[in-house]
Amino acid sequence: MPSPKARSSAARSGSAPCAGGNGRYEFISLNRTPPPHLLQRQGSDPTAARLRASESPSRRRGSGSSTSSTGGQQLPEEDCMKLNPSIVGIALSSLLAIDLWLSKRLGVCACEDASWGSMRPLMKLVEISGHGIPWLAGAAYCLYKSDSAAGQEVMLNLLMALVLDLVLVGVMKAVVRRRRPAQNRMDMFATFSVDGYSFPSGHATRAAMCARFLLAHLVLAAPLRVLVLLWATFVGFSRVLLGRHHVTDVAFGFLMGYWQYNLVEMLWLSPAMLQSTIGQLQ
Ligand SMILES: CC(C)=CCC/C(C)=C/CC/C(C)=C/COP(=O)(O)O
Repeated sequence: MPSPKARSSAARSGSAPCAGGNGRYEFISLNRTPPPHLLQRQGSDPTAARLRASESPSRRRGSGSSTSSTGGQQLPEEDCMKLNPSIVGIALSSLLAIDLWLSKRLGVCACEDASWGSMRPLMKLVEISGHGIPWLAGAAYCLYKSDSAAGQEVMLNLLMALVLDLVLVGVMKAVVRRRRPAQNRMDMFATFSVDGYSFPSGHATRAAMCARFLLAHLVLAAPLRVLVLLWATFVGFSRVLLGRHHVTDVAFGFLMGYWQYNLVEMLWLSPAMLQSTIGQLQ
């Protein structure tokens, strides 16, 4: 690290520090073209490459060469871009920083020694209530036990919805590959390999989708409807309190689950459709 003295003299002389060979910092002038070995390194630097890619096409077209002129002075193109990070980039980094900070603060049941550690067993019960296995087993059992065509149709579609949710969340987790919070203890019951990843929360998608499904297809008294909504909300919150997820994983999970229910309605399997499909297969 440059000493404060070195940093202030660099600021006075208009030079900027950058990591040189052997882990030492070298100083390059912002007003002059840097030596060729530094230009070469910037070209292969992934951060500089990302900044280059995020620059607007019109600016890229306009620059034309590796240097741009400001008031007659030649500025290295890479330095110009480092001074102009995109607003979207800053907004996203700020959101992620707030998300990490808030998720860490809210993970109060992440282990027994945490501030609300005594609530962890209760949170784990809430976790099981939103797990895929009890929901799949419950829907399959109700389908088997149901003696009305309407009941069978609803349960069959609930099963289809649960499988669809597992697939969509699995694909999303495998694509995004966000790590779970550092405080998470991977002691969850029955997981797939993609459940090592954090985004989005599978419990939140399932809770939102199943809550919409139950409210739309079961005739429930008002207090029970409220209970369903409270359960779904609590399942989502418990993911952050247990330290399993970031706040944005759960927020996105709720949105995704809400949207998944629309998909289930679009793909709804009716007895007539099933009979014609079976008829075509025979
Ligand atoms: C019948 C069968 C193969 C069921 C698999 C059900 C299963 C293992 C679901 C995974 C549920 C789970 C642990 C999701 C992770 O939830 P997050 O909220 O931590 O993303």
